[in-house]
Amino acid sequence: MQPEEAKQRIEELRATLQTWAKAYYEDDNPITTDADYDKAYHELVELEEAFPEFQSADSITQKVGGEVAEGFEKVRHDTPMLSLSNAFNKEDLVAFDQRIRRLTSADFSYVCELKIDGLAIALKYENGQLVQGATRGDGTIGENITNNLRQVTSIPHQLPEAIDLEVRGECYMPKESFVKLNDMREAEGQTVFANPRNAAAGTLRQLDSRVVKQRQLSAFMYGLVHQPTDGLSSQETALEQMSDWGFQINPDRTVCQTIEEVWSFIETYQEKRMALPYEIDGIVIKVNEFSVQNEIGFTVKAPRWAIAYKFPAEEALTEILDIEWT
Ligand SMILES: NC(=O)c1cnc(OC2CCCC2)nc1N
Repeated sequence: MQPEEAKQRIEELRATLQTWAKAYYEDDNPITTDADYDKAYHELVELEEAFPEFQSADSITQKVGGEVAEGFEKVRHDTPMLSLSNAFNKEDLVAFDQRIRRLTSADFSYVCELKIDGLAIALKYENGQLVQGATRGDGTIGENITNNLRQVTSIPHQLPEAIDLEVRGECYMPKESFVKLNDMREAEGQTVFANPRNAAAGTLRQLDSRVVKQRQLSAFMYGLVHQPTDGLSSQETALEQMSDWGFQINPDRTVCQTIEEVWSFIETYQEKRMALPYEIDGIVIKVNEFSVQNEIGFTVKAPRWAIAYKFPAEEALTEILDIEWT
C-alpha cells in the first residue's frame, strides 16, 4: 500500500472508530457489532505500525484510559437473564398459586429462597475453568466483568469436574464490609454509599480489580442454565448440585407444598432478615419441578413459574450516592 493511500485509510478508520466508540461508551447505544469494531481497530493498529510517519498521539489506539479502554466489553447472554414479577401481600401470592394451578394439573412444590439484594451475575465455565463473568445488563446484553468477579472469594475459579456450565446468582456486599467501606470513605471525605447494593454495583464498576479485592464482595448462586440432559429434575436438586460444585448456595431456603407454608416462611424471614449478615429485599418463590416450570413457561420478560415477594420498604434511606448500573 502506498503511503498516501495508507494515510487516507488511517484517517478514515480513526473517524469511524471515534464515532463507534462514542456511541458505545458515551451514549450506551452500540451502533456496530463488537466484531466489526475489533476488526477496524486492529486494521488501524497495523497501519499505524506499518506507517509510523502517520502515528498521532490523539489516535484512538493511543488512548490508554480513553473511552476505548473505559468501561467494559459487552457480552450477549445466550439464555436471557429474566426478571421477576412482584407480589406485595398474601393475596398476590394466593393469586399466583391459583394461576399456577390453572396452568398445570401436575403435582408440584415450591422452593422459597431469600431474595439477596445485590447485582445479578452470570458465570460461564469451560472444562471446569471460569471463563466469563458478566452483569445481567438488560437481560440480553451484559458487561464483561470477569476480572472483577475473579476477586470475589466465593466464586470458584475452577470446578472439581472439567464441565461446561453456566450459573446465575447475586453478587453482594455483606453488611460488615459495607459499614467498614463507608467508615473509610467518610474518613477520607468521600461520598458514602446509600446501601450495600449500590456499594456492590459501584465496586463491580471499578476498572481496577484490586479495588474489588479490597472490598470483600460475596455471591450466592441460585440458577443453573441447565440442559434437559443433565438429569437434574428440580430447582432444589440443582441448588444441591451447584453446592457440590463449590458454589456458595444460600442455606436459608425451604421446599413448600402450599402457599400457606410459603407464607409462614415469609413471616419468619420478615423478622429474621435484620439478623442476617447480608441484605435481602424479599423472598423468591419458584415452582420446584423443572418439568412443571417448562409446562408453565414464561411471559415476555419473566417466568410464570416464579414470583418475588417484596418486603414492605424500610423508612426511606436518604440516597446519598445512588449508582444505577446501566
Ligand atoms: N436476588 C435473588 O436472590 C434471586 C433472584 N432471582 C432468582 O431467580 C429468578 C432468576 C430468573 C428466574 C427466577 N432467584 C433468586 N434467589
